[in-house]
Amino acid sequence: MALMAGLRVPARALLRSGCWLRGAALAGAEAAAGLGAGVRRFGSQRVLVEPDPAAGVAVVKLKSPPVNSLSLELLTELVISLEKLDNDKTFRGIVLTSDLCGVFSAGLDLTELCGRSPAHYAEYWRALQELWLRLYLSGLVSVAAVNGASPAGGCLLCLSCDYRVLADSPSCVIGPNETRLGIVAPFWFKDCMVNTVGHRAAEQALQLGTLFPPAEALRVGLVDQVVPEDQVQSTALAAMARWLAIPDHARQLTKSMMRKPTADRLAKHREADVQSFVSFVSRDSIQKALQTYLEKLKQKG
Ligand SMILES: CCCCCC/C=C/CC(=O)SCCNC(=O)CCNC(=O)[C@H](O)C(C)(C)COP(=O)(O)OP(=O)(O)OC[C@H]1O[C@@H](n2cnc3c(N)ncnc32)[C@H](O)[C@@H]1OP(=O)(O)O
Repeated sequence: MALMAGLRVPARALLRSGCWLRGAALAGAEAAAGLGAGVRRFGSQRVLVEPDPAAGVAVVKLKSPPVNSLSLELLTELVISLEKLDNDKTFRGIVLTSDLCGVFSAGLDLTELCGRSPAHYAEYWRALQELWLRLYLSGLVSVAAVNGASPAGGCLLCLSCDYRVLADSPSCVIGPNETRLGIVAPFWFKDCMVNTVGHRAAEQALQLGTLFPPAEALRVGLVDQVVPEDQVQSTALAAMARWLAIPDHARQLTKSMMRKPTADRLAKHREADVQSFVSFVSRDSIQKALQTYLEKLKQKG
């Protein structure tokens, strides 16, 4: 314990990225899912891709310790991996999950939003828009295997997928908590919430900054299944098989019909959205709110 306290960040990072205690169980789950021997993993420093060409499925794992916060680097690497998979006819579906224990994604990396230049904020927001548009409109079936906490931008990632499986653990909260930080979710995040849970539930959750525990997330329709932690990936793969039973062209056209009007609201006004974000995040009051929140997080740790 003392050693771990002395090496706080690296030890936590190792515990999370290595998932020491669960390594054997996960290896078993991978083998059961056909992702074991002979599979060549690829990806990048922060995004691990485990392909199963025979099934036409790739498991995409976020691995940016300590909490998979969406840094510019992680956003960029994820876009590149998704683009690669989208353009490779071998693949028909992806399972998006976390390689860390206990956290799916902590949402936007708050260090990208504090004390930076307007040019940096603009670059960061363009990268976030790019990721959302790519994932939301992807022709691939996308299943989120949500094996940890998923606040704010983490929730947006999940909502951009076609289907969501959440681990049944009290720490696996999910939802749009932006207002609790004193900030406002972008309209396209709001649209995703409305499309998933309906207007009234979205309005309440967005205004109150609700982080739903698993049973509540299921009740409100934010996720589609809640299962024991060790069954999240296998359940996601089983759901994937159901979606892949549908002919791609019909499913893809239907997905586009359902999602394109929402995506177009951003796609047609991307630069205005960037400028609106830059001017909002640059305000003194917003900078102070974000700094205070970050400091609280660090003190807690
Ligand atoms: C301003 C313009 C507004 C428009 C944009 C609006 C859209 C916003 C969407 C967002 O995503 S805002 C971000 C919201 N995210 C959160 O509120 C999550 C905050 N984090 C947590 O609640 C917890 O960290 C966790 C994810 C539940 C994990 O808890 P755990 O106890 O396992 O870890 P911690 O000890 O809390 O954190 C470890 C380490 O990581 C740092 N950290 C956590 N979250 C973030 C983050 N989002 N960005 C940057 N850094 C983060 C935390 O400070 C710790 O750092 P340390 O140096 O090791 O102490």
